[in-house]
Amino acid sequence: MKERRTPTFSRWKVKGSLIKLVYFSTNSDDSSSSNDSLAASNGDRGSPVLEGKLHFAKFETQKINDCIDFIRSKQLRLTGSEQHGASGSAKCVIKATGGGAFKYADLFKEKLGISLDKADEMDCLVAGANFLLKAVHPEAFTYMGGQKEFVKIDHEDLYPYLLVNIGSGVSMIKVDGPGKFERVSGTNVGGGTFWGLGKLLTKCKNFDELLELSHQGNNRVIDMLVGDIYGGMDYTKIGLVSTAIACSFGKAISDNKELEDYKPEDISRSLLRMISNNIGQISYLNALRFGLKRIFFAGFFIRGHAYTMDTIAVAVHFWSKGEAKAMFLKHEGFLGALGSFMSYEKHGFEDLKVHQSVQQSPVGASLGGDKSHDPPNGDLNENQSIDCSVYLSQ
Ligand SMILES: Nc1ncnc2c1ncn2[C@@H]1O[C@H](COP(=O)(O)OP(=O)(O)OP(=O)(O)O)[C@@H](O)[C@H]1O
Ligand SMILES: CC(C)(CO)[C@@H](O)C(=O)NCCC(=O)O
Repeated sequence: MKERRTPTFSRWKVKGSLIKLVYFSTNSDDSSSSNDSLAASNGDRGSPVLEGKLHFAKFETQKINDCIDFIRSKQLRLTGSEQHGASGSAKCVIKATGGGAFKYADLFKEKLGISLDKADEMDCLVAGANFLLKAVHPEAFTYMGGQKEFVKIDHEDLYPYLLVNIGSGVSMIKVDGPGKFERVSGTNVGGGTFWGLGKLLTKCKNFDELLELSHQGNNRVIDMLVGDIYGGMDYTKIGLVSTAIACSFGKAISDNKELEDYKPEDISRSLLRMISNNIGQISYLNALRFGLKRIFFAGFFIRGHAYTMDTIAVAVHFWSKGEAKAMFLKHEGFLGALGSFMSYEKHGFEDLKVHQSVQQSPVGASLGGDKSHDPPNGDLNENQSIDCSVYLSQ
């Protein structure tokens, strides 16, 4: 089966982080066809429509050459809309957002002859989240006590919500409608902090190793618990059980140990707990500030990792006394890239309609998607494709 590709885009990030790529391919098995427009038929609205799949891939930014090879091998570029004459100037363009869209513009031009057309990062995050929440099911889920429960989103009752994107840093965005949002807060203690501090403290060479370590660790070895302070007792009057963390990394003060005396897995677990808990708490406070009941957490820090999601969900539940709900997204790390894709409208892309089944792509479809390192509980979402139709402007 030959895949032919039409509007594609990507999102580039700074060194040490990730490049996310979302692209559309038509899946006609008529291998004699060499023209994308052959895959187009007329939809209900009279617009030309391309049937195909959205694909997701990610690459570590330091392996940017793998990404370039991938784009070259798949011949990804803006094509379908050119066929429809919507934008004569859009010859070799990829939509891009985030810092990398600025940083790597010259490299893409030089290596691939492709221009990066920049889209605003916050616009893209919100457009991506709205798209996923409205069009893809199952997408959003709650995570409590090791149980993942998918949530059916009522389109009429989606807004307002708080979107918390946990990338290197964290952005908190109050979303009131399509294109209607405000970035109400953020924190510089985010996924990059976990990875950066973790790298220094454990000597881990890659993020997945650090995440994997946290599975086996015990945070109580380093964290000071309420019970450590109160002789094994709960502090009931202020609602703190003895096992609650009173002070992350607090035991290191009096343990009389060197860094080498702690197990890397315990350090990783304490660090993950500290950062996830902090993000959960700040998110809740912002939800409270604006009376928002739903908080959607996204970004590649999460990586579908059970312990991360559990910590965030418990923090939100604890601080809101069960009033607010933490929800997670299957395509957590691709919001910006998806939003970037939505911004193709200027190039003749009118709408994207998702068919309700989410399929597993053949292995190898996401070359460079570092599948082998995915944590045991993580969603391998870069290997999933979404069946959809792209409507093109007439
Ligand atoms: N394979 C990986 N390599 C590096 N970081 C990873 C990896 N997988 C997950 N992460 C985590 O994801 C974070 C980056 O997340 P994401 O790609 O969503 O952010 P971003 O949008 O690029 O962030 P920002 O815009 O703040 O730079 C890293 O800081 C790290 O915590
Ligand atoms: C700077 C961005 C938006 C880049 O993605 C992100 O890393 C972030 O939201 N950082 C947190 C910055 C702050 O609000 O303190």
